[in-house]
Amino acid sequence: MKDERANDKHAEAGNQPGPPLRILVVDNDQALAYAMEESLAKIGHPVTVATSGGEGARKIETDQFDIIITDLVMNDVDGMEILNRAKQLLPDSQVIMVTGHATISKAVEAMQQGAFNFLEKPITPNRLRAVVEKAVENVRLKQQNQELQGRLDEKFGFEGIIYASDKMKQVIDRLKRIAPTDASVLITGESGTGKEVIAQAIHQNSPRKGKRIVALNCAAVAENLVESELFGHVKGAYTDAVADRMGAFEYANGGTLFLDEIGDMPLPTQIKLLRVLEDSQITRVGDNKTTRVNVRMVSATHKNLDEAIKTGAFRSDLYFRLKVVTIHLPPLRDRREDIVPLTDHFRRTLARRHHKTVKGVSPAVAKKLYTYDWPGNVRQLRNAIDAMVVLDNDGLLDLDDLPPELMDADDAPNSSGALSGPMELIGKTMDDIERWAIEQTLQVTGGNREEAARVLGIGARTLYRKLEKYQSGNDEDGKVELASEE
Ligand SMILES: Nc1ncnc2c1ncn2[C@@H]1O[C@H](COP(=O)(O)OP(=O)(O)OP(=O)(O)O)[C@@H](O)[C@H]1O
Repeated sequence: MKDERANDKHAEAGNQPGPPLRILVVDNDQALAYAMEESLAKIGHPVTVATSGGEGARKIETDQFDIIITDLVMNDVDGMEILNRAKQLLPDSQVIMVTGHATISKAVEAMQQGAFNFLEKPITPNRLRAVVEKAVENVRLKQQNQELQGRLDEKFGFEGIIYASDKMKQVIDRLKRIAPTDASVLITGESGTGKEVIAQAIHQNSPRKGKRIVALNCAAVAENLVESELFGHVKGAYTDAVADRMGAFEYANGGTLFLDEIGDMPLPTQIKLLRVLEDSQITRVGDNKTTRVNVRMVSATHKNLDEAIKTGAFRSDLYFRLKVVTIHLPPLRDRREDIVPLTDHFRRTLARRHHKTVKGVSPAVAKKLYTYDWPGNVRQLRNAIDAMVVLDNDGLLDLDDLPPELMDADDAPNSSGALSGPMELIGKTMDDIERWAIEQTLQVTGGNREEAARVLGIGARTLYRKLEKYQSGNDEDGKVELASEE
């Protein structure tokens, strides 16, 4: 009677809402393996049996399981190795070790390495079901958390990326569609345009976000060490290789590998990388064993890879593997509407970092920042604001705080000409000229009316009044039509 109640309770726990979980039983004691399968069939989860460690390892490599029950001591591949592979290839699964009395200390060690629990032989059906149901609960809880996190990310996903321009809006809209997939992404753009920020956002908005994103800058690593950094090495592979070392691919397993400055990768490494991407297997330098890896590739370059292919510096087959999807980040001078919100963001965060109060930017500085060409893009803007915040002593970033390269620059934008030229205004009425000035300034401030009033040196109420006048004239939905960029 007592047992039946226990069974009912287990059946309830096993019947928690959610699709059935997949269980793998690995045991070279065939009778025990099939007995476990029979007991577990009662709690409604499909069970696959492997009657050797090798067979179990193969199943882990080729199939998907949520719970793995493995004997600790087996002839070929033992339970510790099964645990290892499950942690690498099925990181969301839970592993239960089956152990004899003599090997309990080994089972405890397995738990320290991430096993969920252990079952001591002889195993009773009730004990087996109870431990498995606990693992079911744990896996389901993790799945629910991931789902919840996914919903939160959908809502708050790209909040670290600051932008107001249509060009960046299009980039972000595309990213939102690409991030949740497993597609390889190549990010192009001048230095400092935010390629790494985008790579992070792709990872954080993908199902891999619970795992690592590992970044490797191919230009920053000595040519002879790139392969060891990527694939790892075994002790003795080089004079300096005093111990086995995991490479970026293994470290990023289950997550994302971000290869920055991919255009600087040496040609022999490009061939090896291509092979890894084709087979999903890596070989540590100096080793002859292969290891399966599952990583999403995101790479970035400021170089023109089409040109590099023409000169033979980059392999076209690798290029096509890496750029299943391409994201191009325009230089900052081609999306000037981002300058005001980025300035505002950096002013706030850097003032906090330097424990200072900086309330704003003077109109003259706002104009300088807007019209400067930013050859170093967002990074240069960030560095400029950083230096200004450090130098500032009156709570307002003014001309005397400007870095020399900005101080010396003239105010007319050199490239695309985001502002229409004042010469066009000759022949217009003063009212038209005033309206033009207000609309251009609103464009500079990204639509921020308070800031626009400050830049124009008029009161906010005066600005509102003038805007209302324009609106009542020709804009019913209450928006101010800004001058077109073309
Ligand atoms: N849209 C953005 N919003 C907020 N911060 C940004 C944005 N774009 C870039 N940044 C900041 O600008 C700096 C440079 O960005 P990042 O390192 O991503 O550029 P990059 O294109 O990878 O540069 P490089 O080619 O030199 O590696 C970083 O401090 C980053 O946080």
